[in-house]
Amino acid sequence: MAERFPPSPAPTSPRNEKRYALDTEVVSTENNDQYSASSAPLYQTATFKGMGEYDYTRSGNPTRTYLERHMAKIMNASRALAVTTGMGSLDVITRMLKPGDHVVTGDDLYGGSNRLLNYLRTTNNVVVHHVDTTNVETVKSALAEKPAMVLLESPTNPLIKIAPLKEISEAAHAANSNCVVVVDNTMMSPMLQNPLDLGADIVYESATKYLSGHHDLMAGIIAVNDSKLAEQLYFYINSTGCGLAPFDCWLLMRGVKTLAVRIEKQQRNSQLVAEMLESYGFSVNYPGLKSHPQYDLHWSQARGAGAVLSFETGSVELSERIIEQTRLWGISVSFGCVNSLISMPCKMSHASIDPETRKARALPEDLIRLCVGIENPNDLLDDLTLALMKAGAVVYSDGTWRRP
Ligand SMILES: Cc1ncc(COP(=O)(O)O)c(C=O)c1O
Ligand SMILES: N[C@@H](CCSC[C@H](N)C(=O)O)C(=O)O
Repeated sequence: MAERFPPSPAPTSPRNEKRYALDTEVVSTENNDQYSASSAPLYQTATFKGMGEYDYTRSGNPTRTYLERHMAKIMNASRALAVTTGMGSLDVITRMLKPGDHVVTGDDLYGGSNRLLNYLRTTNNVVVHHVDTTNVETVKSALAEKPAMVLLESPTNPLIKIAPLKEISEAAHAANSNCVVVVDNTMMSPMLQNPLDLGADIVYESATKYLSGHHDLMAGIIAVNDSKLAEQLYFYINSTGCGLAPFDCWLLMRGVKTLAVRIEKQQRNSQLVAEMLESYGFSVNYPGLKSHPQYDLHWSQARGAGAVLSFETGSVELSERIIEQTRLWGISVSFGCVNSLISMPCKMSHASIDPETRKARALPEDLIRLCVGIENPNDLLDDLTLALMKAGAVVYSDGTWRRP
């Protein structure tokens, strides 16, 4: 297990130097390229000659190290590791589990994560408890099993429920000092939330989403502060060969530099969309709305509401008609892209959760999820209103739009 970390020839701003605001840090990178290239070079190579710092790209590559150092900096971590996808991150992390181990996780979480946990439950004898992570008492009851791992999303995908990250992390460590608290921070990105600062041991993100921002690559980033954990995770990555390829590292490095401006615009647009839908009479799940049941909790641990929201329409057929009528809102899975997307989780991102389980977990079949991009807000609002009207979900009367 005592693997040597591939060293970096190109350290970015070390943690002990002056820290700037995050929107400055995200664009500030340094490298010691021999020609002082402004953009760090792409080492598109599988092998390295001689007995130097790097030998083989599966084990380490300067472009990957450069990205990992930058990500560690913006995720408030001492070590970040770049892998092929967000699911690749969870795969690496759950390799720590042994048969008989207990995992406590949410009753609302990304369908792919649910699928992987289900696989571990049925093939590796891992015991998985899906509980309402908004309720600390419910989580504490499950912690009586002394879980080896707690896996949290906040906000959850797609119901946008909020988990008290600090309180759960403390309770999990009190129940089992070896418990590894893992937070999937994909919905927030490091711009809006830093779970390591709230007591989590491991944070990961699907970099396919906000970190890259353009839906042109797949990647996952894992971040930790504990060097032993880092070593263990690096061991799995090198052993299984899921480190991110150099070109994708390079692309992700380019994408992440605009994270702050993208998120700012996406959030501003999201707030307008959420307020508009609420004014039409829909019940909207978005922590930027005062009506969100955990509004205060969310703002106590995050710096923004994010750009994903969901709402119900009352019927699956109506939801289908709505999504088919939009022009600007692309019907697509995923989120975090500069373009606005619309989807029905039960038929798309969460279709791998069987209908009985979806029902038991109160995941509404008619739920529509909106992932808001950086377009002009008036165009987004108009397009959505037109689609709602054409689908028969809203009518215009007495100078206002409302549900019929
Ligand atoms: C919250 C969340 N975590 C993880 C993932 C997995 O990421 P990837 O698609 O990059 O494997 C997704 C979506 O795919 C997601 O929505
Ligand atoms: N067919 C895919 C679905 C990917 S969903 C992507 C994203 N996390 C989202 O929430 O939209 C699969 O089976 O994994």
